[in-house]
Amino acid sequence: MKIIQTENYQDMSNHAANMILDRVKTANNITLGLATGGTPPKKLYDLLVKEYNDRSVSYRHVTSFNLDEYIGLAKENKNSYYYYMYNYFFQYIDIPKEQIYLPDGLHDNPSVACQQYDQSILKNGGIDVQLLGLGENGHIGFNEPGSSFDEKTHIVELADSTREANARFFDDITEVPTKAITMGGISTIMKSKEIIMLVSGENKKEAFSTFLSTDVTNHFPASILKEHPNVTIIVDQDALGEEFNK
Ligand SMILES: O=P(O)(O)OC[C@H]1O[C@](O)(CO)[C@@H](O)[C@@H]1O
Repeated sequence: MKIIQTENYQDMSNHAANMILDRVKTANNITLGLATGGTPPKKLYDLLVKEYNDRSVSYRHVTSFNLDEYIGLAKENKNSYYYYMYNYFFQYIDIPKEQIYLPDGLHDNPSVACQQYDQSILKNGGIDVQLLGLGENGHIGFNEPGSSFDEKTHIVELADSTREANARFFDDITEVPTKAITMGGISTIMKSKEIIMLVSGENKKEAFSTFLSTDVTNHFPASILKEHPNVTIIVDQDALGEEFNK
């Protein structure tokens, strides 16, 4: 596991963008696992779009799978991850529409949507580079504490703490969905060839310190990353606190 310390959110985003651009530019075909939330984007996606606008990268050979989606939010709802991804990223680049996958949170039968999502990931040969953010309670994707490490894409009941943390994006906490679909559980995420996890902000200090100190346990889902052979964690000074080394 490699840990890269950065000064701030901007530096962290630059670093992550450069890693992703390097992989995209050198591959003939590449499958990215993408994340939403406050940490990875929006700066990171801005940088990936900027590079496209500067004509130094094309995304025509990229296939993308998003980590998660709320159940019950319309695509045009600004809090759906579908809206988020199109609004910040997909609409500005040349990735073909048929190569974009997000879990279908509006499917009549969400369990079927989960199975179909796993089949699509399998058919694509898995994920090459998976981007992650670290949740305050240690979640990755929406794999909440207590989730089995063996689960595939599945429906989750969101933890109260996650709904509270994400309420900042909604007008009122009552509007935050109680359920979501999350990729992989952990098993799909762990099969990615490479994982990049971003950790930013003071509100992640405790989670990051727990991440460093804990043994692998499903009570802190991100801890499973310690068993992956190719993980880079990019953390900013606010999340690192006093342990930051200049
Ligand atoms: O960056 P945030 O908003 O704190 O969220 C951390 C992670 O939790 C999630 O929001 C859960 O979906 C991810 O999208 C994100 O990477």
